[in-house]
Amino acid sequence: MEAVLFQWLKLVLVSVMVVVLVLKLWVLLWWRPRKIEDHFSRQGIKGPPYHFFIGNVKELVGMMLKASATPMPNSSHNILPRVLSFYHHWKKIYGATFLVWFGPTVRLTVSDPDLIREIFISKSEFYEKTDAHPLIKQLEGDGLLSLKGQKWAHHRKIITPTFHMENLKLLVPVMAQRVTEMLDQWSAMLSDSGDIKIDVCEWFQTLTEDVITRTAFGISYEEGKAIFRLQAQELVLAAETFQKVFIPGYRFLPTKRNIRCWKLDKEIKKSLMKLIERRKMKARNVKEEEGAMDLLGSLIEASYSSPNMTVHDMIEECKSFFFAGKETTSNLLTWTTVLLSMHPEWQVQARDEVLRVCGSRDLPTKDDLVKLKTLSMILNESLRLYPPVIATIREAKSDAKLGGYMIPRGTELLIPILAVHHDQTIWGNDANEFNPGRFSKGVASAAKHPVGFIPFGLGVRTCIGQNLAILQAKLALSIILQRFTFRLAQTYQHAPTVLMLLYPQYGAPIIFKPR
Ligand code: HEM
Repeated sequence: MEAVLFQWLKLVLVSVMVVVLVLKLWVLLWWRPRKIEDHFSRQGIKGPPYHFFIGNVKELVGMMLKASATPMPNSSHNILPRVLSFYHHWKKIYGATFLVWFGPTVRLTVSDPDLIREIFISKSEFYEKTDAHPLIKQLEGDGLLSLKGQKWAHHRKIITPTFHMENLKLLVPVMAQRVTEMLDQWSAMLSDSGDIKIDVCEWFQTLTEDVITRTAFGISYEEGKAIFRLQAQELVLAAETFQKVFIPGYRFLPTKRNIRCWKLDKEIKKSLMKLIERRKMKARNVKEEEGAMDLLGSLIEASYSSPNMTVHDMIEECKSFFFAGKETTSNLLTWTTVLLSMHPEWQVQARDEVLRVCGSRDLPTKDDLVKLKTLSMILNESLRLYPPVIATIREAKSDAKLGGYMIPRGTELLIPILAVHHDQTIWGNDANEFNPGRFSKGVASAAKHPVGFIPFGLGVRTCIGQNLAILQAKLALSIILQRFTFRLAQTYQHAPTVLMLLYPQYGAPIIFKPR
């Protein structure tokens, strides 16, 4: 009798649990989305209808695949329909501020510069960064990119001086040396016709990797390089997994790839730990006065006075900077080289300026770089048309008022940087044309709205590495312009696409000819 009762109770308990689970799923996957749709609809904000569980993913993927199936004409910079096809399509139907469902997660697209200013500046206390996808988190580390609150503020304060222009300028000679080494290699590979075809994506990646390693590790550069090599391998493995369908918990299964990832992660942490210990010993014995201050040095220094800067924190920051600093700058270099190949008249202007300021062979100095105004204009126009980071996301920490809209706590806001940069109401009728001249009177007066140009983000969480990126890009391009003329290879296909960052789908083959 007791056994029967026990069985019966068990059955009831299981049934209750199943009912609760089903109810929870129903709320999460059906009732809540409907409620959110209603809430925004009452305020005049619409969007493509939510579909159970998958949201708008099917349409999103379909549009993306269709858009990326064929390359664009080389002369066109109207890349929004190809790169952010869903935004381009639904904006025409629902207006610039609309709802889109990534599964059961809703995002409100916000491209009105007045609203963007509220999110990042005037009412930034209501919004914070979202938690990254677990795979991205593993790659980017738990550093400045993803930290929040007091810990973020503490780290940002410690790291900021490393990225001040005065400190970075000390790196110019060593950066210039790396660029010349790269160009010497190109010169040694010239074909019989006296030129060479280079896929600049790969070469620029190696170059920027070198610079970010020096900025992060300074005097421990060689040891740091070995660690970043391991991280690069980890990046490749994680990126492969990222391209597959996301199965929650899959990264914890002992698959061959996961085991390799774990091993790499362990090795990276162990090597960094050793490096930090050795560096601490060295710092006690040697006064490092000459040379630029590096990231690791600043973190170690801070750890002496603050128990809140642990070895774990230092490891995570190093990971974060390698992730944030490498491909962003190499993408900027790639797109600018492509643009100068497509627009030879600007290549000539930029070269004339470099030759006037630095001569035809002397390496540009830090003071020369400041004088290269045309090159600055070209880089800005490149960042406008082809921003390496095409969008960013924020989440409402509490119920908030944005413009006239009521935003419930937890709503994610998608800010499509690329769309803002191509908006004709902000940039005029020639928004999709390459015209560096629009920046001739500076960034502030180039657009009709001060928030129209945001390649490095906005507000307190603006990119900490922007000085380094611009310095490096200017230096590399000026030395390339001194030594080579260049044009697109016939095999180049204009196909900007996005996988985390904006990159050329089929690479960027360019023909370089020594001058
Ligand atoms: C052309 C090159 C680059 C572009 C376009 C770029 C773009 C951005 C953008 C848009 C953000 C803000 C993201 C957001 O608000 O959600 C950001 C943040 C950040 N970037 Fe960059 N970045 C570049 C280069 C670099 C470099 C070279 C480094 C490091 C050496 C770096 C390190 C960071 C870090 C650590 C953050 C987070 C800052 C914080 O939240 O306090 N970036 N970047």
